[in-house]
Amino acid sequence: MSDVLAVNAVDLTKTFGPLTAVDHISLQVAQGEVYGVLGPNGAGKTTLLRMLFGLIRPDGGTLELFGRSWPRDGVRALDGVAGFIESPKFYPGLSGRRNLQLLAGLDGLDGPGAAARVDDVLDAVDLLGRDRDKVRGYSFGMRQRLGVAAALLRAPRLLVLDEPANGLDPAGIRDMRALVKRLAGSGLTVLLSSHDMAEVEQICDDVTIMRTGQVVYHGSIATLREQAPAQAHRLATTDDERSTAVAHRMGLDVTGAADGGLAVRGSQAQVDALIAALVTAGIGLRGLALSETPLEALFFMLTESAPDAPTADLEPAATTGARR
Ligand SMILES: Nc1ncnc2c1ncn2[C@@H]1O[C@H](COP(=O)(O)OP(=O)(O)OP(=O)(O)O)[C@@H](O)[C@H]1O
Repeated sequence: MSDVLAVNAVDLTKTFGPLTAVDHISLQVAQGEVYGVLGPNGAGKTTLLRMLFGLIRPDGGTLELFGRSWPRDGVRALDGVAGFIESPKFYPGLSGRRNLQLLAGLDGLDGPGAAARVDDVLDAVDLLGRDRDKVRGYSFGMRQRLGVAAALLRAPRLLVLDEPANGLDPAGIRDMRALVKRLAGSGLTVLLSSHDMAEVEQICDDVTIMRTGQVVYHGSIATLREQAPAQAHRLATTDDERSTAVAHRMGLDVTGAADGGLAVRGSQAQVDALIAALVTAGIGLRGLALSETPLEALFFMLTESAPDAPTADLEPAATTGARR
């Protein structure tokens, strides 16, 4: 595989009036990588992806896709790049297959070659069997998968997906995750945005975490995991005051949970020991649930601190994604 980066964005900046939606963001995605752009609502993810597709012009910085850039190569900069921004749109009164045939026609594909290509992409997203149904009858997850199929029609080398799991139910999220993993396994480079750390951690190699237009972390999921705090459990007991005292004596970090009960932060072994101690002390346990994985806790730390506060003390943003 070539060493040319699939995406090489340097210092990209975009302002809307007084608002800097994307503030000097640099992002490198190697070919074959699955890369996540993560951030809460309004972080600037969609704006970043829009610039990548040439839908809006950056006010500063440079952007290359497979070594090609907008000013220099015009629309050829998008050769080998496909995907969707926000939700894909289709004619609801036409079948999924017919929608894809029309899109293939717009790309100049026709005849048996086009029919075979439509079959292939429907198969890739598990929609064969429902392909002759009208899109209006599709679930949201099926529409998202049809959006991926539409992107695959162009046989891209880079697939860009803006919040592909947004609004999906758990089964839809599982299917979308499996689809992205399958596509990545076939060698496709994937750049996706999300506001869900759990989604990104399961499918991405590297991640850029954004908050209000700026990068707060840039590097591998593995490194992020090493720096994450202990997981949090929500605990409901018959006597929270005594439980807190027991937990403090054991050196555990305990606070009142926002929605009632106690939030306990510690390793699984520490939490197990706490439960045993509570039972020994005659305190009844009414509920125990994992409320935050370590990476989710870190994501909230990074993205929810006050705007002027320094970001968490993590490694400075590395600028090169690992190649697989
Ligand atoms: N065309 C526009 N005109 C003015 N402001 C805009 C425009 N597009 C985006 N913004 C603002 O830029 C900021 C970043 O928006 P953006 O949609 O990129 O965030 P996001 O991370 O994708 O969030 P979400 O998950 O909510 O879509 C927001 O404050 C948004 O209101």
